[in-house]
Amino acid sequence: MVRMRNTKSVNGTEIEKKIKRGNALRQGSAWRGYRGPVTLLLVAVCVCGSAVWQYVTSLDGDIAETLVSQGERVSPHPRVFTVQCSEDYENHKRYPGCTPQKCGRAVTDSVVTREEAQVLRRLAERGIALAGSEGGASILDLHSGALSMGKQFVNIYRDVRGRIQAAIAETFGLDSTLLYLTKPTFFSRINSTAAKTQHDEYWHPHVDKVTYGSFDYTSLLYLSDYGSDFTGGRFVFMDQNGNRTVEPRAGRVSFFSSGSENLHRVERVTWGTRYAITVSFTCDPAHAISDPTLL
Ligand SMILES: O=C(O)CCC(=O)C(=O)O
Ligand SMILES: [Fe+2]
Repeated sequence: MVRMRNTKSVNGTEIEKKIKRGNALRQGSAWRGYRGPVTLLLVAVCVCGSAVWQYVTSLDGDIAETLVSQGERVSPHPRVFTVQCSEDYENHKRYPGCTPQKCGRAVTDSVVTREEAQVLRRLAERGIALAGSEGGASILDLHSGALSMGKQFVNIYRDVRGRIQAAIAETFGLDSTLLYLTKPTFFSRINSTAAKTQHDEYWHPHVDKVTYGSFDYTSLLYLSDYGSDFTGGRFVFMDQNGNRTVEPRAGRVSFFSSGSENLHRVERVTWGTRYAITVSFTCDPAHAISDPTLL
């Protein structure tokens, strides 16, 4: 009985071994059968993953259309892009001959020369060196009253702002004398230094009329060149059907109606330093300011 049991258990062990070996072989051949599809699946996952990653990392560069590139010169007439006015202006008192009835954006390279832009840029460099912030964005308010920019600046500035005002009036069909300079009107310097305070976060989408209240027309005079003085830092109109950019160029003036038809942002500067002047206009005489005076 004892021997019988032993024989049986020896046989049993061998059978178990055979079954195990058989299972292992089956599993092996089953894996070999799956190897192709699994590899394909892995490749597909990798390809999708990298496509998603590329999309996520390109979110700040999701540019749909370049309205004006740095390399071209828009002259003699501004390049005008008309957009439908938003309802923002209905919540404000209307000023006939000034309040936007035609809205849009325009770019011109023939209102300010590159030489004038260079002079203004040197003044901006000097002024901001004295008063700039440590974060990525510094502004120098031209109406703070605390600043002595000198006679040269006051003369160029008055001249340049008069020409910008005339270009805005002509493009939007306004009476130029009904447009007033308003605040803030400022020099800006942007570099790739990490933001230290919320004020350094210049890249957020915004509507100038909402952010600054009195603005009806915004103009930007660029004092440096996209691509050679800095990278990143393009101006982006964020339209419902896509983004449209303006690439800064020294002496380039970009102007637009300030309501939510012109939601915009500035791309983060990734290298170099970008200088610009924001010159803003209102239709409301109560918000008018005078040109900076010589202190
Ligand atoms: O510097 C720019 O291109 C735009 C600045 C801006 O959006 C602003 O001053 O409100
Ligand atoms: Fe703005």
